[in-house]
Amino acid sequence: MHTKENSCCCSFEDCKLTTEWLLSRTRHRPKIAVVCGSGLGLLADSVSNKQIIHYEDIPNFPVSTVPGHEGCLVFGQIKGESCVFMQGRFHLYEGYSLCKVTFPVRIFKLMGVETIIVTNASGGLCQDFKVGDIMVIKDHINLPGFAGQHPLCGPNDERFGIRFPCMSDAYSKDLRKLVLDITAELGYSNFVREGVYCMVSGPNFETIAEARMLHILGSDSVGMSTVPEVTVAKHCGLRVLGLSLITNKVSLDYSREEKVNHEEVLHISKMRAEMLQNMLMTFIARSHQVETINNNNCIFSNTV
Ligand SMILES: O=P(O)(O)O[C@@H]1C[C@H](O)[C@@H](CO)O1
Ligand SMILES: Nc1nc2[nH]cnc2c(=O)[nH]1
Repeated sequence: MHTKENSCCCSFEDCKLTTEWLLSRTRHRPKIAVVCGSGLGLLADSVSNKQIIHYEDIPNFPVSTVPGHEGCLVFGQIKGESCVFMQGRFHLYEGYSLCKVTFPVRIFKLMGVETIIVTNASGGLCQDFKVGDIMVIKDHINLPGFAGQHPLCGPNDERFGIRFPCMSDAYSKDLRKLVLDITAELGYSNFVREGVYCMVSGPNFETIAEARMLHILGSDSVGMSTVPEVTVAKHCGLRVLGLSLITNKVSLDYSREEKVNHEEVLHISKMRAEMLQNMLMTFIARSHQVETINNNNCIFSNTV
């Protein structure tokens, strides 16, 4: 039954208001959005004609509460392509509803964005992965979703997308191929992998028993974000590329003494940000090579 408790806290009208506000504040009309993961805000450094808008100034926008997430939108261009970077994302463990966590994705869609690149820091479960590897996400496991923590729960507004979206192709095959071609050209193939990302709610890192379970389930890496954003992006017909930086190896073994912490995650992210940035810049410059497939269920894109 539709009650106030389970209804979405970000209505189409809220999204429209925020979109109109942003469109009136910036001349940029981005086609590509990049969500920067923990410690990866540096990815926005190469943007030219930069315009920064702080989350706290944007109507209806949540604010960042996690170290390594700056809390602003950076509009500008990369190699002539109009982009917007989210320097700082929102997480379920911060206390935000998944509706709020994914609110920016719908704003990007309504602003005219066609492709979203979602980045994150994650722990490596696949035993072949090394710290500093970059995993191109080919699929995900929505663990909170299994327990009803899902951004599309509640009444469906058809103006965003259909009630029962398909998720078997959430991460565009063509975009994955393009980014893998680019990494080969850049000579990065020895630390770029493909794999399955699993989202847990956090904020604690995994117990060894949990890590073993996630590994058996087929997860190559584990983190606390991305899946809600990708789910909402796919729902409204955005093309998705997901990149996960392996900042630590998740222990599957009781004899291992290493202990993961957020500072280490931020340190590794900053160390690898430059290479991720090179990949992204080339990818953005060439993303138009991949045809825009309008698998778009959202009937109100570009109309705000
Ligand atoms: O925003 P992401 O998913 O990159 O952040 C990861 C998961 C936690 O928020 C944090 C743990 O260190 O990094
Ligand atoms: N859940 C989880 N999130 C992470 N983010 C970065 N590393 C990790 C990890 O090991 N586990």
